[in-house]
Amino acid sequence: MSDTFRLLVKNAKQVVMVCTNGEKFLTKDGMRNLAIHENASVVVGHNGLIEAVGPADSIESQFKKAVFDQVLDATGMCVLPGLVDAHTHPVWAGDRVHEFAMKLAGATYMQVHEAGGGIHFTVGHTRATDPETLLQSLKGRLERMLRAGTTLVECKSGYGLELETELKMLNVIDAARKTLPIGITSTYCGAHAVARGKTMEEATEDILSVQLPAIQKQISAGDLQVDNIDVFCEKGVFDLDSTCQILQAGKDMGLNINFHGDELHPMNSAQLGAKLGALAISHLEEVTDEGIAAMARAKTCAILLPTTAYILRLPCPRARDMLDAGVIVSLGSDFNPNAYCCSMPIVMHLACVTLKMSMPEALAAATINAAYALNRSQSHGSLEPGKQGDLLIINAPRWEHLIYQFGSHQELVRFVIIKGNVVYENDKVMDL
Ligand SMILES: N=CN[C@@H](CCC(=O)O)C(=O)O
Ligand SMILES: [Zn+2]
Repeated sequence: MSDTFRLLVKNAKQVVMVCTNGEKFLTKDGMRNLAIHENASVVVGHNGLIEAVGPADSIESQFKKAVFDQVLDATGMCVLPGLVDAHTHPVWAGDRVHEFAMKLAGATYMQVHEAGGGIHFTVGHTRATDPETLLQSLKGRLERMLRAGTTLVECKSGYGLELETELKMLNVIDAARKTLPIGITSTYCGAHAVARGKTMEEATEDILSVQLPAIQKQISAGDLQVDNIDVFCEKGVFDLDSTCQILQAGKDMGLNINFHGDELHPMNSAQLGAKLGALAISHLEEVTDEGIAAMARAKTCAILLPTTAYILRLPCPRARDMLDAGVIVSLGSDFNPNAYCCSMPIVMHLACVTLKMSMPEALAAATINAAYALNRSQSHGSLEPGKQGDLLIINAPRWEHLIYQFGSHQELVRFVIIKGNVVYENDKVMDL
């Protein structure tokens, strides 16, 4: 064993490992009984991977002769895995604060969309904005997420709806991935809406015969990384048949299927996703019992987005029914111009209060299960030796304060660490 290491975090009041046996996801009791060490330490090696986690005294004797680049004394504080945000739309121009006012006054999401607002408003502004401007705003948003404890985030395209802008967005995401410490997984969402002037059939054909082949070409040339494919499967957007064709074409290219389903109407998206071997389906406010059973059987992860139901005053997704049926449940912020939330601690709080999840269930959903939804649970989502050293240190004597202190992550988060490097340090934490 090498005698030099990148980081020692010592004497934490609690270290929440989440799980300890290389589980790729947690369900049922596994989500309720998280692995937690009291008075513990964590060591990260120069390769950025976790070397050891355990009781502070045994880590101290095991690493007595070791030299660390950095030592953080976490006395009185708690260590958690970096949070994973499984669903965001962070590349766009033109905010929609005016639409928030319309929705508060009673307009529904689809009324705004059909009147040419919503996604169409953002498409107009995003098409007209140059890549550098989009990249700068994306960086600012990802930094806000990082300061709230997110260390791995899914980022979608989908405000182009034609080849040029979809590629611009995917390349902007790729540029952020190469330059920022936060982990990024990239999703092609060219089927986020039917572009103005096109029918659904024409939009589907454009995706299948123009957009996907061009994206494939850039991927094959090594010029672009794309990990997932997404479709907004919804009444008045893409129907089940178009969704199926697009997702299957993406899967044939090697992309993971991870799509929007059963949000505003029951579409049988869950059954379709299970049949296609989807890794994850988001929203699911209108999922049926059959859909829940199909997802549990297929190990298709549910990405629940409590901010959306909250902002749009929708019925909440049936988290308890999904959890009881053994569905792998994860969480995402759904950051987008409709749901402007960068904070997974707020998302976990909403999941507990509005979706009736327990705090351990919410944390499992925002760590190991969100990593599963992004096909990254072999390296992310828990503090186990051999996984990436992504951690969050909060100034509180129990980890649950991160959820309980609603909207207080700015005062609670002391350090955010990625691959054993401190990427955010907050010296303004307060004892509350
Ligand atoms: N439902 C579709 N897509 C987004 C909203 C995007 C937007 O309104 O710009 C969502 O996940 O909530
Ligand atoms: Zn979305």
